Amino acid sequence: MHDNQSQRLQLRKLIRQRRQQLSPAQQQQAANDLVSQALALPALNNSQHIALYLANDSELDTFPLIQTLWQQGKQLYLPVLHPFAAGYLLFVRYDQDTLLYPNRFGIPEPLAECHRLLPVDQLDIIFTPLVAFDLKGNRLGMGGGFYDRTLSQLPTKSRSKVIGLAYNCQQVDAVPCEAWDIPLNKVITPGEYFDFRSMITP
Ligand SMILES: Nc1nc2c(c(=O)[nH]1)N(C=O)[C@@H](CNc1ccc(C(=O)N[C@@H](CCC(=O)O)C(=O)O)cc1)CN2
Ligand SMILES: Nc1ncnc2c1ncn2[C@@H]1O[C@H](COP(=O)(O)OP(=O)(O)OP(=O)(O)O)[C@@H](O)[C@H]1O
Repeated sequence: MHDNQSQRLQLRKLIRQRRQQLSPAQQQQAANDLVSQALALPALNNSQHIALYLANDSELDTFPLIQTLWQQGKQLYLPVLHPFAAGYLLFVRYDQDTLLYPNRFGIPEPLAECHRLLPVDQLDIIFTPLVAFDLKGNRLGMGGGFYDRTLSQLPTKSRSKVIGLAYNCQQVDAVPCEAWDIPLNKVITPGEYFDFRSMITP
């Protein structure tokens, strides 16, 4: 296998294990701390349509954040595996009473009903899951390329609305990146806010 690919596989395995070792108490604390970090985001006030995800595979739990944003009257959206365009995601409205069905990875998702879809360019913030990130904003995901493909449809100037969510232990020195990777401008962790554009030194 190509060297970069095997490095990505190894890193994915390592960081997923690292995440799985967090205790239930640590996970809960992190999920609550994430709410304060997200509420401090300058962009949040002016954002009405926000995409999130439901945690899977020991990802940082977004549910406390989801509940807080619902209380604030925000309209939330979840990723749904595209029924026709393989490898792409659709973003579907998620309300408190929306019924969810497990997709082929076992992740609960709403039905992809046309009137509940919002095109990616109309979302104000897209919070993405990730496995590992580095300080250049490189992102390693679960390996399906779903977010990379879907976000490649966004014009570069809209990339700043994409924000990765992760535990601090998911930060690595360097993600071995590929040509198709869409770098993140921002990542929030339970304790930190990273804006990679402002961290680039000339
Ligand atoms: N919470 C969450 N939702 C998400 C994503 C995600 O990373 N996290 N995705 C981000 O793209 C999409 C789903 N992508 C996924 C890709 C691989 C696996 C996964 O568990 N792979 C298994 C192999 C399973 C199989 O092939 O049947 C594995 O790696 O062990 C899960 C989700 C859409 N929804
Ligand atoms: N924009 C794209 N167009 C076509 N193929 C793509 C694109 N982005 C990624 N892919 C393909 O998807 C596969 C998985 O990509 P990658 O390993 O980067 O996924 P990932 O970032 O870990 O996963 P995800 O984005 O779903 O969280 C690769 O084989 C790659 O060729």
